[in-house]
Amino acid sequence: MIYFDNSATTKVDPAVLKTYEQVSENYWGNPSSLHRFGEEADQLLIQSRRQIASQLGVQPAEILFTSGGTEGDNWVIKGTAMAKRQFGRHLITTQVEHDAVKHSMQRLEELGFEVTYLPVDEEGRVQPADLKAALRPDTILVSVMAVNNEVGTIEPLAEIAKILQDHPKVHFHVDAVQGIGKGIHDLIFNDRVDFVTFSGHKFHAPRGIGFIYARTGKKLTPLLDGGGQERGQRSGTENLPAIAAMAKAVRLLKQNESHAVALEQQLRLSLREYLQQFDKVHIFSGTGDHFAPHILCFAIEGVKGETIVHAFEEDGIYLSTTSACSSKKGLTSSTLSAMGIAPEIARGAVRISLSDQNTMAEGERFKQVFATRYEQFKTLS
Ligand SMILES: Cc1ncc(COP(=O)(O)O)c(C=O)c1O
Repeated sequence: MIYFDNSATTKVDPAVLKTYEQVSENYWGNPSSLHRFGEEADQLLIQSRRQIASQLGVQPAEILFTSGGTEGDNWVIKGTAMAKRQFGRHLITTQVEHDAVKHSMQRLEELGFEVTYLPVDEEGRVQPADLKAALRPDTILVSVMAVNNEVGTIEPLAEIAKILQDHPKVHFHVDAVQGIGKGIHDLIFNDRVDFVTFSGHKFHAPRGIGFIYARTGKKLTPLLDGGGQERGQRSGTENLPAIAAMAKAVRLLKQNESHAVALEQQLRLSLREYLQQFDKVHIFSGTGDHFAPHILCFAIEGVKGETIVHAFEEDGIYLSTTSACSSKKGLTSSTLSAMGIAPEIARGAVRISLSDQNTMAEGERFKQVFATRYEQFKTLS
């Protein structure tokens, strides 16, 4: 089996799973309880938060646990709208965000907020000048992703941060769900960023757990009210086994980051170079340093993405049609259409997404299978 769908989800690391099991077995107390079991669980919660903060070079109080990327994005966007609505009702994002951002914005539009969706160039990059032009006195939030989940474009966060230095009251949010562990730490944790979303299951932690970074002093209205966990910011009994497991996954990710980035980049470029020689293949992910190491999006003209995915599955190779969320709905990629790719080409798009668990040998096997399958696809197209 060759698993090339790591942007949809990753396999839980065995050591991370072990932490999950051990914590479930030995620290099942509620961190809010006053007795010894509660105290032990609370200590582990504190330790996990500290560990994640120290790996990322931020303060423990700036880490708030969530159920994953979708909750993090919803919280920052809707929580900003609620916290800052008396100052303004205008938000800015891009045309290529994940639905967790896009649909949160649309929900706010239904409530009377105004949203500007910035266009992108043919590589999927926002133009900082467009952001500058879109800023208004009533803008309260700018939300731009770190790495696009469909084609792997790295957005120009440093330039955006620079522009936002002159707008200190505007919340700056980065969805870094696809960016953690991909060699762009300083770009994500730039001087100006206020909120960052992360999701555990994208880096070998269990699903259903994630966190946001929230800069000290920057306020969001909570979305989940109740028992006052996470210092009153996000109520609900903490998912301690998953939190401790995620802390371990962050440590492993950071320890292994340079090796993983080098491997993923080498494999991605080797696959890209191979695919380039086929007439009917269109490649959407570029080679420069503004493309993440792990995502390669391409189409075969005249063949539907789902046909390609199922054909490779027969050979034990798992790919995806752009984003996992839109694939079952049969939607064409909004990122590709924002990049100006014709719908008849975009319909054939598939995504290879890598992790440090892939190997160059798997890449060679993919190439062999591709050569055979391409001949069959040509007859279809
Ligand atoms: C860029 C991006 N943001 C947000 C999400 C949602 O994360 P989750 O699956 O943890 O809810 C994803 C998931 O694919 C993503 O790729």
